[in-house]
Amino acid sequence: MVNTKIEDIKWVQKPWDHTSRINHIPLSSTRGKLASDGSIEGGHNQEILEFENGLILINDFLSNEEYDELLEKIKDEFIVLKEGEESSLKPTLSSDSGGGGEKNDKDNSSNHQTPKKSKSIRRQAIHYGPKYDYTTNHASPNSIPVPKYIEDIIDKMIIIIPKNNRVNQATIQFYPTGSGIPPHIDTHSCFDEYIISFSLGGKVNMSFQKATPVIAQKMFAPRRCLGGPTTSTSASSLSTTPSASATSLSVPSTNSSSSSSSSVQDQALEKDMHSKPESESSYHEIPLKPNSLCIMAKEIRYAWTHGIKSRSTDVNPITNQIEKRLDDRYSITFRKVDFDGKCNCDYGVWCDSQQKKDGE
Ligand SMILES: O=C(O)CCC(=O)C(=O)O
Ligand SMILES: [Fe+2]
Repeated sequence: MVNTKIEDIKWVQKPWDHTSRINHIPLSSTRGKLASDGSIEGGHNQEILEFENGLILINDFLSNEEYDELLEKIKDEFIVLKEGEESSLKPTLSSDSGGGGEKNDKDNSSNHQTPKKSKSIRRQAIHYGPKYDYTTNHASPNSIPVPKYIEDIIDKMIIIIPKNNRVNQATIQFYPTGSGIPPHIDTHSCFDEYIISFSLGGKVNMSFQKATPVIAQKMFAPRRCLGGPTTSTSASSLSTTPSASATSLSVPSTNSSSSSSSSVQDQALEKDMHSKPESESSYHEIPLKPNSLCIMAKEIRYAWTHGIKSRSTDVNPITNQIEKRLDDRYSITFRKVDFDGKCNCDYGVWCDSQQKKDGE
């Protein structure tokens, strides 16, 4: 399918209809207690929600103990980098202003390096695994490998992610309370079908919206919309994976005070995104609880934007209650970088591989 028109897209009829099931994870033999019949006692239950549009949400992905250990480890990663430890085995820390470099956080005034004490509300990222260069459109294997403790989490995805789609890249992000990431679609060509995000710390809503032709224009516009002012805070010779792992759309959130001087193109996008009230459009929010795994595949991965609004509260879509964002959030985004960079999805409107075939 090449250069599909928007009218040809076959959207699922009821994107948010879903099934839910419980998956029991037994304790590992090293942690569990041996019962009299030789089985391992204990374990925990995951709740797995599978939506028609390809979103899979796994609540309580890890046991409480594993989750607490992981959160400490992730916090330490940012602290070590903040303290400026230079090592050829350590990644650099980058301070990102958006999913693809667009501004949407409230305060972009200075360069912040401290996840815990800083007044900054800028998102920061640490990258592990193959890097993708957006100017050459090639992936480079010479990067900091994914550490063992993250590989252990990837191992646990085997219940849902086919073996051939095993991810090889992880980006850890720190979101100070109230910060977010602009709506974007992760680039089709360089990343495999599964885009996976594990949430830690503060609970936030993730926003989803069906993409439009204007979004496609933005995706295939010159690279200015993908680069952005990412600041490396380490003098290490190692470069970071660009924060622009995706095409971001500059859509200021409800209570963002960002005053970025948006281009005509950005303004067109904003108009497009808000052409209908959220209640009438495909716009939809899903709460991401700490210790949940959010897996985007199929339609939602290729043809919907996802993002997190920069704001201090969320409305819980189930209870309709306003909930204050209380804590900083951390996430680990997992992707498989595809060195050949070809995508054959059914959503050619937003597919850089398929647009290129005809456009070059
Ligand atoms: O932080 C998250 O949960 C999502 C991040 C994301 O969408 C991205 O890095 O592309
Ligand atoms: Fe993303």
